[in-house]
Amino acid sequence: MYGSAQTPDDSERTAFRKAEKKYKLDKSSVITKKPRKNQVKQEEDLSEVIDFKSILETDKETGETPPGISKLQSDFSRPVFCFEDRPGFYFIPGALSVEEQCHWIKESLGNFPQPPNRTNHNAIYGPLHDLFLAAQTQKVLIDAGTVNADANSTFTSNAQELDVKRWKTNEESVQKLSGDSCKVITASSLLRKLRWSTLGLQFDWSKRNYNVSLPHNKIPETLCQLAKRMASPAMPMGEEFRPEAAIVNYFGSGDMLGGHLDDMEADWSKPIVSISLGCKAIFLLGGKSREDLPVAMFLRSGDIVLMARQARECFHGVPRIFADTENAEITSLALQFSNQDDHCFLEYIRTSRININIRQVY
Ligand SMILES: O=C(O)CCC(=O)C(=O)O
Ligand SMILES: [Fe+2]
Repeated sequence: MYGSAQTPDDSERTAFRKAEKKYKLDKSSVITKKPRKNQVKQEEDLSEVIDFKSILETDKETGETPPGISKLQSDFSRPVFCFEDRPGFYFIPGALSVEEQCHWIKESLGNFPQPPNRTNHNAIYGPLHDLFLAAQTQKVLIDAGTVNADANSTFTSNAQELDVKRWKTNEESVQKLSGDSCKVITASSLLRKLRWSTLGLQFDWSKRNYNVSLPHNKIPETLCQLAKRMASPAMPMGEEFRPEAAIVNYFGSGDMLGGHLDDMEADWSKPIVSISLGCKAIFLLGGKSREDLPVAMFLRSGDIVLMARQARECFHGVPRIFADTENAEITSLALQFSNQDDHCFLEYIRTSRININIRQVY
């Protein structure tokens, strides 16, 4: 997604790549090396990152918005902000309550990666049931060679039954392994490496389109209702948003989503409804060309972004996740999970971000 392995010099970089480079995590600042003598740590400059949380607060107090940003005049239940020069892009800060955020985090970890929904692990291990539960109960997967699950293969119910039995306890794996040349993979490492799951019509990443022949469930009704409600500020008069597919992205510290377009849906007048959960991130919204200077903004847990019409043609990406305690801004989420005794979810989300983006495909 990030082009060639060679690092082009700055003159060859597009404006989008330069912005990605500016905001991506500087890994050297995370590894606690003893600073070299006279080494001055470069202060990170986030002064140009638009902060809709503070824009919302100022709007509440004074009714004013910064130049170039306006509040949508609508009867929507919450304030919706737009960029005057980027039609079709909408930002709804704090659209979800903390209870709703917890609910969707649990769904994203416990239910959304369940077959027939596919995840990035399908291509290597085939469908995996109960990954989150297996990680909590310290299960392992014994990989006797690769399952050789081609990205498009459909698994028979028999194969799926076998798959349910694939999680083993550590002791079982020791017995099984003696004399065998198998590999043991912990469920918790697979959970950490979970990058995406797809709901509803399944998106085929290898072909970059929807493969309607793959088995799938409908988008869960409650997610469907939420997406319809949230899409309304971006919807053409009198039309209805039909959620048919969703991609759930899972980010850990240092992960990023490179600049891209989502152009495999038929009707670009319809929005993509994009929900942020967990650690704070930086979102880049560029123009129709990678050469256009992108605008950077913070995305926090509970924020919702809509991209419709012209905004569907704009490059966008997520160069940065703030997974450190100081900057993640998940205090209320952490409190809510602690009160609910949901420490396993808290443990995950403390250093992770989840994005659910919901689409009408046809
Ligand atoms: O993570 C985000 O906020 C954006 C996700 C996105 O652009 C996508 O999945 O196409
Ligand atoms: Fe996208």
